[in-house]
Amino acid sequence: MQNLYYEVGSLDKRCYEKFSLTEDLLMEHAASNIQEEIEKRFKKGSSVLIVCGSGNNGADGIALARLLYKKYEVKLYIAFELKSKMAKLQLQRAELLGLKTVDELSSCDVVVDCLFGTGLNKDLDRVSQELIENLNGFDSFKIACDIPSGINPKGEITTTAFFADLTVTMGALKQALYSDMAKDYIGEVKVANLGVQREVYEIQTNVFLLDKGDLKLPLRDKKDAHKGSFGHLNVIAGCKKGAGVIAAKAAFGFGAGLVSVICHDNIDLPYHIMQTHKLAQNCTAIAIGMGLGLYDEKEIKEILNTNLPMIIDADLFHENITLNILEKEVVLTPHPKEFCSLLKLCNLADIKVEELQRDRFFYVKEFCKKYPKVVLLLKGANVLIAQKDKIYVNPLGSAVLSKGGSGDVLSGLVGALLAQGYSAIDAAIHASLAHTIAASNYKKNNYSLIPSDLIEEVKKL
Ligand SMILES: NC(=O)C1=CN([C@@H]2O[C@H](COP(=O)(O)OP(=O)(O)OC[C@H]3O[C@@H](n4cnc5c(N)ncnc54)[C@H](OP(=O)(O)O)[C@@H]3O)[C@@H](O)[C@H]2O)[C@@H](O)CC1
Ligand SMILES: Nc1ncnc2c1ncn2[C@@H]1O[C@H](COP(=O)(O)OP(=O)(O)O)[C@@H](O)[C@H]1O
Ligand SMILES: [K+]
Repeated sequence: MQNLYYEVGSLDKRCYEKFSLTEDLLMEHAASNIQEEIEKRFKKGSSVLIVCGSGNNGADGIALARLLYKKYEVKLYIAFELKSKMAKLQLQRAELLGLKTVDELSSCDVVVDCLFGTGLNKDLDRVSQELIENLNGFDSFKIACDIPSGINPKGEITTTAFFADLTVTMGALKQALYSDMAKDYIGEVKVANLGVQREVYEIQTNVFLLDKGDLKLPLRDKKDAHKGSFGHLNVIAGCKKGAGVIAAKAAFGFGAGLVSVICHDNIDLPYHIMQTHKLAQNCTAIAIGMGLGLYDEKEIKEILNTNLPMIIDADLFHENITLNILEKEVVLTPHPKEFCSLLKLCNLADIKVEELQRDRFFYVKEFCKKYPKVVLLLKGANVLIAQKDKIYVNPLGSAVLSKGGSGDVLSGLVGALLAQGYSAIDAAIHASLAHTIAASNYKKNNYSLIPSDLIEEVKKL
């Protein structure tokens, strides 16, 4: 797990004040980290186009040009009049070496985007947009300095952004790199140390980036065990029964000792999954909402009123009945459209999906402020899992999962872990990790996954 920050300006400032480091020194490290990445990948003499803006992101680029000068064919392009003191100083230094700037963009092996970094404070004007689009058209290896230009601190892309193969981000990971919109633009992400190790540079945060190593599988360590030791998940199946059946199968494959589907019509279930009409006496967790459709309010109210661990999904995010349980430690797994509906039900916001996607972190925080016990898992290209003031980002998913039924598998996985005694937050985190890692292990082409393939991959983790 790694720390994420909305802004790192205060961390830079802390370095100056606490460790007596200077802006110049930090910048030298920033540039030399990009130099290292270029030297690892490209041989002497390769051509490197460095495109610089007017602030310190541009200054990083000019310092990089100096570091590469003579070993590489450096083409330093200054796009705008330099404004920052450091950028002017870096240019003076470069010029003293005899380094000349270029007036035109021309083909090259590497493009380094140093137009805008964390200082992007307004929408891109037409000139910047065209410049970025022009660079995106280059058939070169593309490196973004700090953050691809065009992504603002919220992670929003209002017009266009630089399409990086590699982002070398300075000091610490920025939250903006993990918005859904940014996912297609960041490429591989590396963090540059700015003169001190990350442990020293970073301070306490409430936002974290999950990685594969964080996954805690429900492995059976205890020998003296029986099926009852691993819980009994009850899945409520509604109109679209298939959703409940997929969730039940996923839960069984992820370790729940017993799984029952509650459904009033007869359904076709594998022999190891039971069908009942009411909650089992020994039920240890409930999964409800997937494919629910029309329902008997009294029956659903009764189920929601139990104090069992619960995962709530899909149709219930459109129903007022759900408001009654938001004071409890339940797991909610909405996709963006469902979350917009929930925000409206809770009187928190009346927004469209596009607005939510522009600022997912903000709306998740607002919801968790109002309902601190709830564990919210907001689906998307990067899944946000939050409770109280903490947010965990799972970036491991991919469009392999963009299929009906993927969410039902996830509900089943969360339910399985709840049934086996994981806390609500742990169930959401580890189910989400298992879900996305399983999808990434799927070997066939990336359009063909069906829920049963995903469940098979979960079994192999
Ligand atoms: N602090 C440190 O110790 C270290 C900092 N480091 C580096 O500094 C970077 C941050 O530098 P920064 O704060 O100077 O901002 P930056 O991203 O260069 O952009 C600001 C400039 O762009 C302009 N501008 C903004 N939006 C615009 C738009 N839409 N269209 C057009 N123009 C626009 C804006 O103009 P203005 O607002 O003044 O009109 C201003 O001139 C950071 O990402 C990292 O790379 C590293 O070296 C490590 C050490
Ligand atoms: N492009 C993507 N990148 C990463 N994960 C994705 C992507 N598209 C979908 N997913 C994941 O797939 C699941 C889809 O859930 P959902 O939309 O509720 O599907 P359904 O209700 O049909 O089962 C979510 O976990 C979501 O995060
Ligand atoms: K940049």
